[in-house]
Amino acid sequence: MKKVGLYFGTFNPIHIGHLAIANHMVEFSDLDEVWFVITPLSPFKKKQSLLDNHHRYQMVFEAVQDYPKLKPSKIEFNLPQPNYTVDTLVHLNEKYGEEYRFSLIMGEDNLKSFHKWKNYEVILEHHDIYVYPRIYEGQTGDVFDRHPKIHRVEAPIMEISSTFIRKNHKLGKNVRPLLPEPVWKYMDEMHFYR
Ligand SMILES: Nc1ncnc2c1ncn2[C@@H]1O[C@H](COP(=O)(O)OP(=O)(O)OP(=O)(O)O)[C@@H](O)[C@H]1O
Ligand SMILES: O=C(O)c1ccc[n+]([C@@H]2O[C@H](COP(=O)([O-])O)[C@@H](O)[C@H]2O)c1
Repeated sequence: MKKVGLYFGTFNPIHIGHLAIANHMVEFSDLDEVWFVITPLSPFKKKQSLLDNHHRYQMVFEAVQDYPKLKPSKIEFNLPQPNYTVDTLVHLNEKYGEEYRFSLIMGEDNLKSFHKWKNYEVILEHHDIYVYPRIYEGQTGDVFDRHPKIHRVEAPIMEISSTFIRKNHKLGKNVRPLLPEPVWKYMDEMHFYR
C-alpha cells in the first residue's frame, strides 16, 4: 500500500516554502507521495482575500507539474465548509482506503493548536503525523512531543508566508523569487492580489 502524506492548506497562493517542505517530506521520509489538499475554507481562517478554489488549485497544479511524487487534490471542494480535516480523512479513506495509507503533514506551529481541531483524538488514532520545524512562540505540549504517532522530520525552515506575498505584491514589490515560476506567471497574468 502506498503511503501518502496530506499537506492541507489554503495555498493562497502556494509558495516555494510549501513546495520545499512537500519535496523534503517525499525525499527524506518513508512517504511515497505528498498530496496538496486545497482547503476551500479553513476552520480558523476568514474568507478575506481568498481566491476561488479553482484558481488556487490551478496554481498548485502548475507548481507540481515537474514533481511526479507531488499531487494537487480537490477532494475538499465538494465537502461542507468550513472544512474539518477529520471529515476529509473519513471521506478519503472510504474512497481510497484500499490503495493508500494517509498521514498528515504539519508544521510545529500547527501542532501547537492541534488539540483545538475537531476530533483530533480520532485523527491521531487512525493516522500518523509528520511534523516539520517552524519558528513559533511558546512550546508544544508534552503529550504531542512523545506521541508514538508523531514523527519529526528535519526539513529546512523557510519563513515565507502567502500573506506576505499577497500584501507586498499589492504594494508593487517584486515577490517573484518566492513563487514557483509558473505560479508567478499565472498570478501576474490574472492580476491576482492587486
Ligand atoms: N514558509 C512555510 N514553511 C513551512 N510551512 C508553511 C509555510 N507557510 C505556510 N506553511 C504551512 O503550510 C500549510 C499551508 O499553508 P497555508 O496556505 O494554509 O498558510 P499560509 O502560507 O500561512 O497562508 P496565509 O499567509 O495566507 O495564512 C499550513 O499548515 C501552514 O502552517
Ligand atoms: O479540522 C480542523 O479542526 C482544522 C482546524 C484548523 C486547520 N485545519 C487544517 O489545517 C490546514 C492549515 O491550517 P491553517 O490555519 O494553518 O491554514 C487548513 O487548511 C485545514 O485543512 C483543520
